[in-house]
Amino acid sequence: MSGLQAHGVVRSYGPTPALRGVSLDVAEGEIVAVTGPSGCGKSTLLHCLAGILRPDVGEVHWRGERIDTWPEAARSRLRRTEFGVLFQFGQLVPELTAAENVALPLLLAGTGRRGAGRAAREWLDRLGVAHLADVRPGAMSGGQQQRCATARALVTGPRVLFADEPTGALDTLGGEEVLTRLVHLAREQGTTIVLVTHEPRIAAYADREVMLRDGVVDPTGLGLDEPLVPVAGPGAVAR
Ligand SMILES: Nc1ncnc2c1ncn2[C@@H]1O[C@H](COP(=O)(O)OP(=O)(O)OP(=O)(O)O)[C@@H](O)[C@H]1O
Repeated sequence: MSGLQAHGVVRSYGPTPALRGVSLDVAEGEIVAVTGPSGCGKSTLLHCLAGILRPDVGEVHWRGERIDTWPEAARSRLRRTEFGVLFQFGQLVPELTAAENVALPLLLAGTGRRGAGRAAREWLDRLGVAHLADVRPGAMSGGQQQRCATARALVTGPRVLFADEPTGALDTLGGEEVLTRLVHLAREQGTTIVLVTHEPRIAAYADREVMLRDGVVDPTGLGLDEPLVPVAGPGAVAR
């Protein structure tokens, strides 16, 4: 089966269990929100799916290939090509302008300087911040920085975007503006999104919500507010 899957993923930090057997299928082009109370394992699941962390037990598959056993170099290459990541604080390089920040992943992937610069400006334009191309992050608002970070996450045309509380540092209006553009662009390009959030308003942008509780998929889906689609029984594949 294509898409992204976790099978029985278990992950601890020393004695602290974070995931206690999570299975999840994400279809290509789908936008899935992973929700649940603080500490329930959302970020750990996202990191395992993105190949940043390795599960202690269980498997992660992308397009039919098991990726959790790949060496770090191969998983990191996957994150530079088919996967993109976007965090709460955009983590732009402060010394670089917006255009330079957005061009960076392309330059690292071997694109020529001129082509990378052109693509960076196009993506800044799509995110509504073309006018900030020559500005450094320190002179931008949080929302502007997050738009630039979103452009940087999408410029390589990732098949999957992993977003961890991408609007968590923004006010409601700013957050929704960034998210509306992100979801629109993802749909346009058929990009899959795995979106970690604890805010029901943000989760409502997804096609489906998967709720975690204490390191497992909450079978009731009632951990927070009403879920969009309740998930199946314990240990079942959340789909
Ligand atoms: N680097 C770490 N070292 C030790 N324990 C950790 C580490 N990262 C996470 N944990 C623990 O693992 C559990 C799951 O954490 P995780 O960050 O995945 O949850 P979360 O649902 O994303 O939380 P939040 O919504 O607060 O960001 C928590 O008990 C947390 O304290």
